[in-house]
Amino acid sequence: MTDFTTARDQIVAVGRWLDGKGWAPATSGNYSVRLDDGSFAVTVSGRHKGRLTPDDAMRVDAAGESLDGKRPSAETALHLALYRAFPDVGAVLHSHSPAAVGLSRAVTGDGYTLTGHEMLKALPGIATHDASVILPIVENSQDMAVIDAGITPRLLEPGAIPAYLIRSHGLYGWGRDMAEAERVIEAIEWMIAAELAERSFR
Ligand SMILES: CSCCC(=O)C(=O)COP(=O)(O)O
Ligand SMILES: [Zn+2]
Repeated sequence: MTDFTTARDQIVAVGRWLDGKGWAPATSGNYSVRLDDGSFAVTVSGRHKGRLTPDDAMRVDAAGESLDGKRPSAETALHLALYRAFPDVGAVLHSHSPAAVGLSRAVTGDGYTLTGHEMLKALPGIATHDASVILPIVENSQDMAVIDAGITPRLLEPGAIPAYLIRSHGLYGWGRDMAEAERVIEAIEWMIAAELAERSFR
C-alpha cells in the first residue's frame, strides 16, 4: 500500500501518460490509489488529467466522503466498489480512448471476447496466448450505483479479467498497484486497437 504523497505523484504521472496516449481528452478519466490508513487518493473532479498537479489529487474515506474539502471524481463510487470487491487491489484507472469507446458502441452485447492475443499474457494469471477472455460491457448511467449493480457481480465470476467497458463512456482497469493497473489498461487498449486494425484489413 501507499502513502498519500507517493499516491499523488503516481496520479500526476499516470495522467500525463494516459493523456499522451490520447486516452484522457477534455478532462475525462479518473484515477485512484488505496492508502495505508484505509482512505483513498483520487483525482479531483473536472481537472484535465494530462495537466494534473499534486493539488489535483485528494483523499476520500471508504464511503467516498471528501477528507479535505475538495470535490472528488464524479465516478469515485465506481473506484470504491472495486476496492470493496477486491481487497488486494491497490490502484484503479479509467480511460476514455476513442478505440475503446468506439468498440463499446459498435457491439451490441454485454461483452467482447478477446482470443488468441499474445498480449493476453499481460493480464494477471494468464500464461498463454491460447486463451479467451470476456471484456464485460455495462450500459452507461449518470447514477454510479446503477453501473456498480450492473457490473460488479460479473467481475466476481470465475475467469473475470480486471477490466470492463462502460458503453459510450470508457474503460476501467485495476491492479495490485499502479504499475499493474497501467499494464492492464495498456494491454486492453492495445488489444482493442489490434482488433480494429484486423477488421480494417478484411
Ligand atoms: C468530459 S469527461 C465526463 C466525465 C467523465 O466521464 C470522467 O471520466 C471525468 O469525470 P471526473 O469527475 O472524474 O473529472
Ligand atoms: Zn468517465
